Amino acid sequence: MAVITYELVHEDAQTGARAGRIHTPHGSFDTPMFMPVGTQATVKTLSPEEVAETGAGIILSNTYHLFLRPGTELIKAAGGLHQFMKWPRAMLTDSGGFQVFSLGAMRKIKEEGVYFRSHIDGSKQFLSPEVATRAQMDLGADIAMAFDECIPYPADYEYAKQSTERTTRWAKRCLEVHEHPAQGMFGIIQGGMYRDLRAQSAREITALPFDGFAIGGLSVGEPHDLMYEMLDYTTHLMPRDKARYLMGVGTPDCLVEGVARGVDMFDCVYPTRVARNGMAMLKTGRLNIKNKQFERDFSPLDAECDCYACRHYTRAYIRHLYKAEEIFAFRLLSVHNIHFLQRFMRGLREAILEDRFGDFQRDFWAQWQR
Ligand SMILES: CO[C@@H]1O[C@H](CNc2nc3cc4c(=O)[nH]c(N)nc4cc3[nH]2)[C@@H](O)[C@H]1O
Ligand SMILES: [Zn+2]
Repeated sequence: MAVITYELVHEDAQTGARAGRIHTPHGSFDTPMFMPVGTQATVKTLSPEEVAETGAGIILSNTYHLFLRPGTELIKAAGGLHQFMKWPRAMLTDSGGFQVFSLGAMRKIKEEGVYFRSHIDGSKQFLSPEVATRAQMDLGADIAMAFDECIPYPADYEYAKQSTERTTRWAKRCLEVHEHPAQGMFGIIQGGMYRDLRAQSAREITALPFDGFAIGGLSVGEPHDLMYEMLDYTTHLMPRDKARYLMGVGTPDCLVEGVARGVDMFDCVYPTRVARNGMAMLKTGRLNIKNKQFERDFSPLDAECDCYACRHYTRAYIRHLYKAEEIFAFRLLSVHNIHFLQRFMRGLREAILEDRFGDFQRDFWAQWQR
C-alpha cells in the first residue's frame, strides 16, 4: 500500500482539469493545492498557525538548505522536521535537484552525483541520489522528491538527452535506498524543452514505483507558452490514479493553465518573495504597496479577501510600514499573498466540481493584467 494516495473526485469534461484529494500520514488535503514554501524550515516571517490559517494543507521545505544548515542529522535528532518546526500538517521536501544547480557553486556533475561548494561557507559538498534520499529520510517529510537534475533553460538537445537519461538512472538509485514507513517518494519528469525527451522521461519515470509524479525542468525562465506546451506533452502520459505536481509554479495565470492540463499540486516562493518586495497579489494582477497612490488609501489590500491583513488593516497603513522598513509589513503581505493563493485554488476546485472550469478560465483571462 502506497504511503501517499491520490483520490480522483471529479474531472472537468472539456479540459484536463481535475479535483481530488491527497492522503498522507499527516492528513489529507484537497487538490488542486498550492504549497507555501518554507525553504529553511519556516515559511518566512509566519508562524505555523498563521500558515495553517490560510488553509494550506501542505508546505514544502528544501533538503539542499537543511542539509547544509543545520544538517539533517540534527533535525532527525530533534524528532524530524514536523517536530522541529511544529508544522502539524503534510509536508514535502524537495531533493536538492534544483537548488544545487541554482545556488551551489563550482558544480561538477558526475554519474555518482554532484560535487559543489556550499553557497553559505564555500565548503566542499556532495549530493547524490543516495545522499539526498537518506537526508530526506532523516527529515521525515510525508513526501520526498527523487534527486534529479533540473536542466537549465535553454539547453541543447544533446545535453538535455544525456541529463534526462541520467535523471532516470538516478531515480532508480533513489528508490533502491528509500525505505521509510511513513514517507512516500515522487519521481520527477525532465526532458528539457524537447517533446520527444519529455515523452521518453514521462514513460521511463512513471514506469517506476513512485507514489506520485512531478513535472520538473519548468518555470526556469522559459516563456509561459513554452511551459504550457511542455505540459501538453507530459501530463496526459502520467497515470490518472497518482498525484501530479508542477514544481516552482505559483502565479495565478500559470496556476490556471497548469490546472487546465490536469496538474494537482504546485509550489513557489513567489507569494512570500514578492511580499518582501511590497507586492500584494490580486486576481487582476498585483499591487505595489510602495506606490504613492496608496498613501491615503484607507481601503484593504483586496476588498474580496478575508485574510487577517485585509480584515484589519488598510493600504495606507501597510504602505507606511513598508516605507518605514517595519517587518510587520512583510508579515501582512505574506499572510495576504498565501491566503490569496489558497482562496484562488479553492475557487478553481469549486469551478471544476460545478463543471464550469472553462468559464472560470475565460473570465480569469478577461481580467488578468498581462
Ligand atoms: C521562476 O521562479 C524562479 O524559479 C524557481 C521556481 N521554479 C522551479 N522550477 C523547478 C524545477 C525543479 C526540478 O526540475 N527538480 C527539482 N528537484 N526541483 C525543482 C524546483 C523548481 N522550481 C523559484 O525558486 C524562482 O527562483
Ligand atoms: Zn487579504
